[in-house]
Amino acid sequence: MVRWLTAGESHGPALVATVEGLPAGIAVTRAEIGAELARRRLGHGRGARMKFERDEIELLGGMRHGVTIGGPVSIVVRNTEWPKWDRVMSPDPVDAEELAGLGRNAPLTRPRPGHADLAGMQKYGFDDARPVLERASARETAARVALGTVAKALLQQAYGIEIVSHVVAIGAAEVPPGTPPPVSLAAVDADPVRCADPAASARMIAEIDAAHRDADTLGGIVEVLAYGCPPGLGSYVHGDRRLDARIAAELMGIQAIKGVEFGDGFLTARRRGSVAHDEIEPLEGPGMRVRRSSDRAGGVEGGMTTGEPLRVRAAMKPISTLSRPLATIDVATGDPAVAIAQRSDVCAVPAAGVVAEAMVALVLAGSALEKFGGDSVEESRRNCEAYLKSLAVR
Ligand SMILES: Cc1cc2nc3c(=O)[nH]c(=O)nc-3n(C[C@H](O)[C@H](O)[C@H](O)COP(=O)(O)O)c2cc1C
Ligand SMILES: C=C(O[C@@H]1CC(C(=O)O)=C[C@@H](OP(=O)(O)O)[C@H]1O)C(=O)O
Repeated sequence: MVRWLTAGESHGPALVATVEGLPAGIAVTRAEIGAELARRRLGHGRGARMKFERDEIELLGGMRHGVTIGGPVSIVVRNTEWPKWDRVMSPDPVDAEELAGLGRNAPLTRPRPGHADLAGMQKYGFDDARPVLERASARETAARVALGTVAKALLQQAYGIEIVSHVVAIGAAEVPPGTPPPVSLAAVDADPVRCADPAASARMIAEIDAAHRDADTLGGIVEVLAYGCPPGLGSYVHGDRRLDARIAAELMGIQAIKGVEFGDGFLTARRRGSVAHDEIEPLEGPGMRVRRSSDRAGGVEGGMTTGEPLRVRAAMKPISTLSRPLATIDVATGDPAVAIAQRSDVCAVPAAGVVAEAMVALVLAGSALEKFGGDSVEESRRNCEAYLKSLAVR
């Protein structure tokens, strides 16, 4: 069983992430984790913080000489902005007088509609939104991307699975329906909004610039593809073992993701059955070697991979911190007010795609290890190979 946990606050000293249940022998370096974290910081529409802050990575456990050794892998992502926040976010008590003298410690009492502020203050009993937004912040996704890097390395090295994400919509600008998805990250990552279609990318950039000029924000849709999945990851035998259920839960767990669909998802709901499914055609040779004549299901049937590319979309709502703030109340007085407005992203959809890749990778790593077992990459790879061979002769 693969499980993971993160800790840390947006302006705290560091994020820390641990993943447990991975085999020995996954080759992954600090530089590779750093490169994935750098991808998450990019994207036209990201706020100023992404430019001046750096992610400093330390590998604390579970690795030796560039490979995993079977124990929990623990990664620290230090926040280089910490010295500016060491009083405001100090885990140790701080003198009240000293705190009162710090501008940035003023209580945040005007919760933002759309953020975790208000319900978080009500739930945890805070009069200040600071402790809520610090943990609710998507800064935490840096920790998940760090773990996702290790999961991706396992998927590549043991099973030949490659994960690609791309942006398919930002606001009203979208990739035309029917455009074939990208097969590698190279073209996607070079684009300022991580969109594989140059004309749609230009429209997305224009949307972001217009929203920025209007002191507004934007959401959008990302698609994640996993190429090379063997058939049979996940299971139909119980709801919580269905691969689509697990992936949907992890994607919905990303800050601001409000919808998930597999394959053609909601569009398929409007089709007749005769044009809703992916018909099965034989491939040359004996056994259960097949291909599909279409890709509507997104590579998952009955909660299991079919062997076709896995394709899932996640819808992100617009960022809730607007520099033209929305109506709220001041919880200190109960009076009408405008929400706190701090420097923020205008659009973080390209970054959300990188986070979504990490979550899909972690779920697939867990499902592949459930199917193939193995305490080393080599053992798991062999088991997967033997299973694929057995399909060809059945
Ligand atoms: C990569 C990424 C960056 C984000 N950046 C911001 C931001 O700069 N400002 C903001 O208000 N929300 C941002 N969010 C969204 C909030 O974290 C999210 O809306 C908030 O935690 C409330 O959760 P909910 O939207 O799921 O209800 C970002 C989300 C992601 C995935
Ligand atoms: C720091 C990151 O994203 C942050 C996510 C975020 C939010 O509310 O989710 C709000 C912003 O931070 P701040 O509270 O400083 O304005 C973003 O910059 C990051 O992605 O690394």
